[in-house]
Amino acid sequence: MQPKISEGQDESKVKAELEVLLENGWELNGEQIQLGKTYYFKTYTKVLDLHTCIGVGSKSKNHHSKMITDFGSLTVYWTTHKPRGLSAKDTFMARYCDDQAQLIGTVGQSDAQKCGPPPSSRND
Ligand SMILES: C[C@H](O)[C@H](O)[C@H]1CNC2=NC(N)=NC(=O)C2=N1
Repeated sequence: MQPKISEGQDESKVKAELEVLLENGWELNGEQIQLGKTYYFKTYTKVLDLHTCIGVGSKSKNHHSKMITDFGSLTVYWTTHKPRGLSAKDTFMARYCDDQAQLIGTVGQSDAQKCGPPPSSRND
């Protein structure tokens, strides 16, 4: 399936940028209309730092992501609502996220901040 590019975009440019992003851990959703990636961090503070960086960048570009904040990870989704599809703003912001995440310092999923073990089932 081909990614759905927003009307009025330079389709070959956006597709070329998407290809690079897809090689760098970004994934398209089922409708090929949204880009997503999860970043893992050693501390919750770093998760919140990236959340803030993305929020600040979004405000200045007037382009906003959906973000899911977890204890050791931040998942980011980009799409363009109007005209619906993927646009150069999405690819620009996805690259911005990668740059900021790298500066903050990501880790692999197995090294990310985790909750402790679940409570014991014993009653004592
Ligand atoms: C009116 C305002 O410029 C628009 O609603 C902007 C705001 N932020 C946005 N963010 C995203 N991700 N897609 C959009 O189409 C979009 N549109």
